Amino acid sequence: MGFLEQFVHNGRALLGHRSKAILLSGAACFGAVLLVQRVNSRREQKKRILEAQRRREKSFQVAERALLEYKQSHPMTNALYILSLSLSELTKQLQESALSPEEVFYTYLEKTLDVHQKLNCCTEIILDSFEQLKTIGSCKRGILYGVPLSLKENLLLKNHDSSCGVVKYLNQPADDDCVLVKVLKEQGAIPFVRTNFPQALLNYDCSNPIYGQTLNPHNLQKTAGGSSGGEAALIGAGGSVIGIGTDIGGSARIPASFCAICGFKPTAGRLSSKGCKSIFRGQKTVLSTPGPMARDVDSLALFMKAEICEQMVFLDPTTPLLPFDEGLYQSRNSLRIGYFDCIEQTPTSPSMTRGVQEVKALLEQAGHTLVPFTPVRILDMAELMSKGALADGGATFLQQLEGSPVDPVLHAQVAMYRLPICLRKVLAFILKPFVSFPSIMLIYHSFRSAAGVWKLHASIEVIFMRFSVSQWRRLNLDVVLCPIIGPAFNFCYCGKLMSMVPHSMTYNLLNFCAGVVPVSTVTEEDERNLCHLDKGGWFNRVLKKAITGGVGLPVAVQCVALPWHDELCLRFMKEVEELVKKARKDEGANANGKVYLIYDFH
Ligand SMILES: CCCCCC/C=C\CCCCCCCC(=O)NCCO
Repeated sequence: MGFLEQFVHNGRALLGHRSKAILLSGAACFGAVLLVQRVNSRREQKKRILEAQRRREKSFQVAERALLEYKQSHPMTNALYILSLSLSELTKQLQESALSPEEVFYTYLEKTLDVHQKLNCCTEIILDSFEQLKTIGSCKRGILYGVPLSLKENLLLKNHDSSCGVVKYLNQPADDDCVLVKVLKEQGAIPFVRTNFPQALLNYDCSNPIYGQTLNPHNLQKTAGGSSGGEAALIGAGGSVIGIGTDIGGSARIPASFCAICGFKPTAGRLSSKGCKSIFRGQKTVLSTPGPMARDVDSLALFMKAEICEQMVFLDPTTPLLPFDEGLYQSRNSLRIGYFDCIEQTPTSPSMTRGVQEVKALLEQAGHTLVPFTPVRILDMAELMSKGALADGGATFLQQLEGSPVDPVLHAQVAMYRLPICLRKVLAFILKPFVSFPSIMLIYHSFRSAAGVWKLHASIEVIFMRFSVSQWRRLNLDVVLCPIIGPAFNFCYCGKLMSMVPHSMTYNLLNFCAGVVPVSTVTEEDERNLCHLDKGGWFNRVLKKAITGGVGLPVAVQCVALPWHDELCLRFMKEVEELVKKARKDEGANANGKVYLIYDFH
């Protein structure tokens, strides 16, 4: 090798070693930077979570002090009486000055503090409510004058965060109240507490990394349900007389069923959704709506009446000028009622079926006509729900969770959305002939063209016509009676049983109105009948595990009416509530296996 060649060779070798060394040290630096960043971001997450938890604790401490002060000069001898009043009775007493807003407020505050200790259902006491209480005066303005009210945390409240359990949304206080809250304040209500939910709201359990798990008031080993689970637990345990949840797949109805209260999903659009935070913006295929939750149906109706007013239409011109039809709500003519007690291929517990059958019998005895109704082919429906609510295959959901620890209730869902798209496609293709539901949920739905979205909406129109016209109109039905998910699950099972969501989400997809009424409790026989779930596939076995040990838990039914027939739906719910109450009186509170209302607050 000549001198020149030798020189070039040595130079290359040297450069090679050098660049390797540079590359290696570069990679090490990059790795270290990433690690430091990760550690810092974890630290930052923890810090923000701790701050939020401290803010919550502080709001409780301030409230406790205010309560103590109040009690020193006011003996609160009316507490039990106040807590036993329904919303209509309470508003009447406040209007007639038989009760003062202060004694009602502090009575509910005391009960809420106590309930929260046991169930972990609240995210903060709204300290501004003390100011509102001072200024409410005696002008007795509004349908809900002096009524304390609870709100799910995702309803925007001026100067307060709506985190939805996602760390990056902490420390982002809202500029203004949501429309519903503005209207309620005008109607004299005093929002005093905010309630818990599952992280990112797309689940029907009730836990998040900031505020933890909410427990069921009827069994502390079970979830309160979700996503409006904090509301359901608080109301079910008597800490609030009326509250607002939101519902895109059953979130006001499922926790109502788990906690033995009434929950109503109005036709989307009837109440303003302006300022109700959701994790996806712009998803308009499966519609979310706020809805009231309370211990009885009259309270839900009164809430609707208070909200549906000129001011709501003024603040949110997308809502219709359609005043609440009190006459229709109060009417008592006999109804033609379609009914079904299960949906093919969708897990259904024995108590869900029994609840429907027993209410059907009561309705028949009361002179109504009951007609069997066959729900639309569920797999078509489930596919549309999944394509609509998760049109991006869960990508936005995962994006929103970035920078937050993921709550265990979401693990099953997140694992699915994290699977690489090609793997999901292959799995969906292989599984489809054998297990329909998992394959539906695996399908990657990202639309690459407007035509994809149009096709989906066209399919929903077809299903809507099949459901509402081909059957409902042909059978000349007024309303439909059907099951709602229940009884309350063990923790962390809701995310594994998305296959049950069609029981509630069908009415979001088709935008019918639907509400839930508690009618019974789980019996020993229901528990024995769980053995039937051993047959019928994997999801049935998971359901069995989720609900085993549920004797005594609430059982509810679902009442459905066509879009914009909210008053008719509520009137049907009221009828069910009254018949069940009467049956309970007639048969005695311990009529094992028979329909009876267990949690009678009056
Ligand atoms: C195989 C069945 C497919 C179902 C489609 C699943 C799609 C998304 C999951 C939805 C889970 C809904 C639970 C209730 C959530 C809710 O209503 N949240 C309220 C938000 O305001």
